[in-house]
Amino acid sequence: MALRTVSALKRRLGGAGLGLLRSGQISSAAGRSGAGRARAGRGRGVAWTRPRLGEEQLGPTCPVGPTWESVSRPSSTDRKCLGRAGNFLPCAAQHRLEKTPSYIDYPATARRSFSNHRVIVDMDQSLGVATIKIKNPPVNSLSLELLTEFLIGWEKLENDKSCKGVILTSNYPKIFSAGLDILEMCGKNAAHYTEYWKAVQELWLKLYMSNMVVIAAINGSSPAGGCLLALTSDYRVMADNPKYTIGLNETLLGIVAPFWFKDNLVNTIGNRASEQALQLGLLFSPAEALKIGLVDQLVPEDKVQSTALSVMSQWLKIPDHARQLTKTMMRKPTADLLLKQREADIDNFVRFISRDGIQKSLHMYLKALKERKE
Ligand SMILES: CC/C=C\CCC/C=C/C(=O)SCCNC(=O)CCNC(=O)[C@H](O)C(C)(C)COP(=O)(O)OP(=O)(O)OC[C@H]1O[C@@H](n2cnc3c(N)ncnc32)[C@H](O)[C@@H]1OP(=O)(O)O
Repeated sequence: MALRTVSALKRRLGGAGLGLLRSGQISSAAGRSGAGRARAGRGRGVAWTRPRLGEEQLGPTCPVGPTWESVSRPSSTDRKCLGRAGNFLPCAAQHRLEKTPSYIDYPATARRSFSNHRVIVDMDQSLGVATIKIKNPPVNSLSLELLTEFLIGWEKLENDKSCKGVILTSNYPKIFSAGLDILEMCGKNAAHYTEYWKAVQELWLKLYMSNMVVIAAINGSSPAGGCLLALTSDYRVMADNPKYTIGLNETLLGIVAPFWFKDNLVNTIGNRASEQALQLGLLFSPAEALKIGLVDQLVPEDKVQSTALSVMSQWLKIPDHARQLTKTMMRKPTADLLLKQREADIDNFVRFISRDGIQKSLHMYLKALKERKE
């Protein structure tokens, strides 16, 4: 089945995926504070996922603003919040960044989370920041199921105007992501490869061109597609553990990183370093990755998430519209190259991956991975 959009991806998940979205699988605390209200409030004109114009800066935790239940039209007090939010930060985040006076208490229920099988999303309403944790055991390979669930979660965040930034991380310290799932590219038919590649393209385009601030909290190894995932972000914080590696190592599998993987890498570390890294399939230690600019900061393992959060708060201080336009200016030419030849890129992938020689290489690589353990 050909997949064109995220809605098509959702349809692919059928009952399960849409059920997840409808019921949200909201944690009980979050349900109390967020989505539960949204559902209950819909009849009264209270929107959760798509606040109406003028309401979007008001979150349920705004210490001087209204709650979601009370908002139908902004009051004059509310308007003060809207006025202050000239930089498009959610009101509560704005207050916090302006050194909140100590007498203001934030409710403990300022978070809401949802999860499906392979992705956990934890949204801190007071900051306007979501954390996405990938949990696809054993190695967070980017299977079709994971990509589909990730895209659905991502779309939810994109539609939530209060979400200004996303931190990408792994639920399993030691492995950020093992990259594309080799089993999705082995022994399947052309229709499957087509479907898979569309999902990979879609994920890259969505993340690379997101208006939200995206920060990768790389808490483990990140080869190939895992590295690409990290490369879509605006800033990369990596755990300073010499056992971890990161890089586009496709040639080691006997395959070739597509041009848009290459472009994303070149935009990050430059042409010469990319040429070597891609041809040799280099996997860099954190220290090497920092040196060539593949990652932006190394921190001890237990500081990866908190550092990502503090970097996020710095990025969110920049007026959002200016930052977004700048990001688009920097990235659109690269994304457009894929958008212009999406179908050709799919055909190329399907033809390439279906070749006997390539299938053999992938099988041998998988076998070597297994034998390494024995
Ligand atoms: C024209 C364009 C054409 C093609 C473009 C395609 C672009 C491709 C991009 C990719 O991302 S390809 C994938 C590249 N990934 C890798 O090379 C990573 C391989 N994995 C590892 O190096 C390690 O597994 C690890 C991630 C460092 C983790 O090591 P650890 O020792 O913790 O785990 P172990 O190796 O024992 O693996 C456990 C289990 O998982 C299987 N596995 C690992 N990686 C993948 C994967 N990417 N896809 C599917 N399965 C994977 C591994 O075989 C083990 O399985 P087993 O338990 O059944 O033995």
